[in-house]
Amino acid sequence: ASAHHLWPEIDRVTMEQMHYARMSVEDSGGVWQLFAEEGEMKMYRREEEVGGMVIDPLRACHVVKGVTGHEVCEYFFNPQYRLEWEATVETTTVLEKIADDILLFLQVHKRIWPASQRDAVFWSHMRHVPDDKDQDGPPIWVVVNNSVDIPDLPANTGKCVRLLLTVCLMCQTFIDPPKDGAKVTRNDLTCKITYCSVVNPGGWAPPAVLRAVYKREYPKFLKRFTNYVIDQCQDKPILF
Ligand SMILES: O=S(=O)(CCO)c1ccc(-c2ccc(C3CCCC3)c([C@@H]3C[C@@H]3c3ccccn3)c2)cc1
Repeated sequence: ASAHHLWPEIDRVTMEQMHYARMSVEDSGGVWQLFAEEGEMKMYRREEEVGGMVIDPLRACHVVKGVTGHEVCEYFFNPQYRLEWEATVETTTVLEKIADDILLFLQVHKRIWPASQRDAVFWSHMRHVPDDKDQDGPPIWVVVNNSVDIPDLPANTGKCVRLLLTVCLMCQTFIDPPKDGAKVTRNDLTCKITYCSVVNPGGWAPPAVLRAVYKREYPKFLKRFTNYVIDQCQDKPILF
């Protein structure tokens, strides 16, 4: 992957997003506005506009029992599962396999009334790093999706408005050691998920309309995705 012309950007943005996601776990006060809460899932946003366009940064924190961060990131990254959990995506295409853990996607989202249909071109990178808070514990797994401009697919030529996104799904895994050296089972697993996203919708849409769409779609999205992973993993061996 290091030979690919996008590698320097992919490496830099991935580390920046991981740092941002980890920092945001701490700063739960201040600027973030809690806008949705369902059980363990808490969703925050900041209201920001650029050129009259809503680009509210979003941060979601969720705690899921019975899966590892590696499993959550695998089901998020791997295109073969995408359409099974992504309800707002019409088509997803891998344009280029940059490496085993770096894919270039073209994704067409379903039209969400009253906004016009969107598409997105982005690289997706899955990576794990040691958890510096627990060196000999499970690593932190992350998937970063970041829009990229590719000449072969110019924006806004077809029916879709090209949206810009930077997304980071970061997962920390905690294992409650079972008594007297028994085997670790899924009951001993807890995964702490931090999902950060900044989406520029590309074309103008009424701020109140966009915020209503996000308020409705993001909680559904994260709940559907995490329930899908729990369901897929429950009768499979643990992937640490
Ligand atoms: O985490 S990902 O990388 C997963 C890869 O599939 C990702 C998540 C969400 C989006 C997204 C970006 C913009 C919009 C809007 C903007 C104006 C009209 C469509 C939507 C519509 C709102 C609905 C939506 C929101 C949240 C989750 C899913 N659907 C979704 C893109 C990628």
